[in-house]
Amino acid sequence: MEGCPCNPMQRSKSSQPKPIDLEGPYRLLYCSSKGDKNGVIKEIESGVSPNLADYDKRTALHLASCEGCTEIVNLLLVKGANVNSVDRWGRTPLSDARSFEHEDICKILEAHGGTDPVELDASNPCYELDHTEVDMDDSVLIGEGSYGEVYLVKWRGTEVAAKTIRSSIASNDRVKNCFLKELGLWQRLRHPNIVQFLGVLKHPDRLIFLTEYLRKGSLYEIMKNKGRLDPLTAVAYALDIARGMNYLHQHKPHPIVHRDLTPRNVLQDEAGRLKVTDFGLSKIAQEKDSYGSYKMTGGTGSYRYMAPEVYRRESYGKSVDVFSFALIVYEMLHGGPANRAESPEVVADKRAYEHSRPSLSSVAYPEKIKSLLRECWHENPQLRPSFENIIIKLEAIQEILQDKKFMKFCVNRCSIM
Ligand SMILES: Nc1ncnc2c1ncn2[C@@H]1O[C@H](COP(=O)(O)OP(=O)(O)OP(=O)(O)O)[C@@H](O)[C@H]1O
Repeated sequence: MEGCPCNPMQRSKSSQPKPIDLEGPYRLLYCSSKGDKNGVIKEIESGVSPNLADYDKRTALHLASCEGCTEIVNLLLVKGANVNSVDRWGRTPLSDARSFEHEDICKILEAHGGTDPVELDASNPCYELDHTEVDMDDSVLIGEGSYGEVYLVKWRGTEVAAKTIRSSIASNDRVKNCFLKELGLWQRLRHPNIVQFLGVLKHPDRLIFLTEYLRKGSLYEIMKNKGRLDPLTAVAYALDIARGMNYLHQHKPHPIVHRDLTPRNVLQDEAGRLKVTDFGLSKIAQEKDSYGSYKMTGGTGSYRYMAPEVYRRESYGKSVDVFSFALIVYEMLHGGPANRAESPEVVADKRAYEHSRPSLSSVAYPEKIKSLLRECWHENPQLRPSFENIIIKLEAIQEILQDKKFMKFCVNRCSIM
């Protein structure tokens, strides 16, 4: 595990974001999350908007709903807070109040017209499996990540992956509930390039969930064993990832942003197809900052793939995944991560503050791929292409590469005959 990303309270370079000023307008968010009624009144009376939001678009009403501060919720609504403000993850204050099971706050928000677009409520329980159907004693350890260990187990006669959530996460009821809600969202997803979620085994003191088992392991392991991939294979893999990501980004009613797309979160099935996993979970295992908002931890190498705006703690959207995607494609074509001699955090810092990007000159592959990579890691997130667009471009590149391979085959055959 690597350390925490930049802490805005500690940064000093002039080019870096200003420290969050606890005496400034953001104090409203702080007071709301702490249930400090006098503080909230003082801030609003001094002219701070009740709809002020942080870099994740979380408002005072989100934070008070999350923390169960009923009095503050009432106060903010009286002062004109928007009951249906939507944060970066498409969540309203009601989504938060439901996640943390603050029934009284749910009722207040609903009475004020609050809706829950994410629909993470009781009508969408996480699919619960009977834990006696899985024999954990016969399990084989296949890996370990930031949330816990992963085992190969048999469930109803089929080999599946059982992901255990460490007790430091699962023993906290609120975090556990939040985890279950996120799994509830994953449970509804179906796509050939998305790892299939199967259900949750609930023990009183443990949290384990099952997904399909992908025998060939992660793209990280594949690249470690094979080194540089030939362009045709790299493009086929890139298309698999892009198709899975496009499905997540086009999810209705709200896009699902992965936020932690790395080679470790891409797995390969027996047929050689790549599938994306662990989306949406990244924010749960992250630390909460002093405002009750989540911050990225950069665990197991994520800094190497982190978009500059995430590292700088600015507001961000779907295109952070496009940035990470470009670095994965680069790694497949170059046989290793860019700037591998430097620590992941230093690499992320240079990308964020010195606009550093990997050099594309050393390895020969089609110029069209190089220009696609440059577009995908563009400094301006708005100018990065969508995955829909990336798929179209990759399909065209794939066709050219296949034609070339066919031509080479024909030439070789002619010279033999
Ligand atoms: N469904 C699966 N099928 C086969 N192997 C898996 C599966 N899920 C995870 N693994 C293996 O277990 C390892 C750990 O997975 P896990 O998702 O817990 O962590 P990670 O993705 O490596 O790191 P992080 O949790 O920080 O993102 C993976 O690298 C992979 O080798």
